[in-house]
Amino acid sequence: MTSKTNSKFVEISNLIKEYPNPYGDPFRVVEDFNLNIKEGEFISLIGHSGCGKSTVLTMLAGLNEISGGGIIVGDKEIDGPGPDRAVVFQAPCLMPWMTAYSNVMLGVKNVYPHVDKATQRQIVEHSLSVVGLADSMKKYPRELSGGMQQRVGIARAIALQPKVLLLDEPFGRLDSLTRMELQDVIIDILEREKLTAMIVTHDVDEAVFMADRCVMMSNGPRAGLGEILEIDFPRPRNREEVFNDPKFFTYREHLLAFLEQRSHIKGGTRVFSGGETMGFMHKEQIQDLADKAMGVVA
Ligand SMILES: Nc1ncnc2c1ncn2[C@@H]1O[C@H](COP(=O)(O)OP(=O)(O)OP(=O)(O)O)[C@@H](O)[C@H]1O
Repeated sequence: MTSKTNSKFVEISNLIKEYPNPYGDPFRVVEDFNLNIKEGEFISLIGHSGCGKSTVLTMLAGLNEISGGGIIVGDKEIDGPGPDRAVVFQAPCLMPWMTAYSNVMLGVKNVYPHVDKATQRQIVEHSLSVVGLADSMKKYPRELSGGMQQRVGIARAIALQPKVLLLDEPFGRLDSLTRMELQDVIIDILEREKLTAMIVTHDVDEAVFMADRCVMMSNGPRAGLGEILEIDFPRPRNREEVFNDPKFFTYREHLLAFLEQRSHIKGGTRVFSGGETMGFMHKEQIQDLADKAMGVVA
């Protein structure tokens, strides 16, 4: 990052989210959430389950309507999804009848229809190579492991050449070895492409290892910004060095203490119970919206 870096590339101001409760009345989940993100910065967002992390992320993605306050990305107030922001969810939702190459091309064609075919091809091949799938472009999802499928999902996101990469528990379904590999893939991409990023994660080690700042959300309902922890490890980051650095344990303890302290605070964090069900909209429905925005479903 240079000194010319925009220190308010993303400005989240007094953000509010209200979902309708079963009686149709507004139920305030997020209230007055404020955060500025520097250009090229990597933020991890942590907090108790149901506090509103995905809600904040999907509002930033433009996939979830904002009830109050606003979000500016690169001087422009967002009012919906756009190619400047790409999202990677826990499950990549690939078209089973299409190869890895075609899955990535689908989004590229939709977002950059006027770009010539050779350039489109170059973008797709580059994106798949960056995630380590240069030799598997012709494979179908059924021929790919879960980790490889998620690599396609990441390639699909970066092929859109976004300015902001949003990651909603992207490694939640993967084994720890694959998780580590993909953390490194993402870190490499962000450094190479100079992207700004936010990851929602439950994994405290991941939050510390990947981010420049860990943003802790208070408990819901009416969740807001709890605390911010600056992570002072140089980049490029070396996994072994970071995990052996005494500072790593201090950061980790800090986050765990925050979460532990909040776990004693009374007050429901879920509007409705029921696994992945979120009131009137399921996480899958939000992902469906994201896929539509990226042109990966009809
Ligand atoms: N579409 C919706 N309609 C109604 N309530 C919703 C909707 N989406 C989320 N909620 C509620 O808003 C709150 C925040 O949900 P959200 O998924 O953002 O939390 P989270 O912190 O990401 O949770 P987790 O860590 O468990 O994924 C929860 O109480 C959830 O039930």
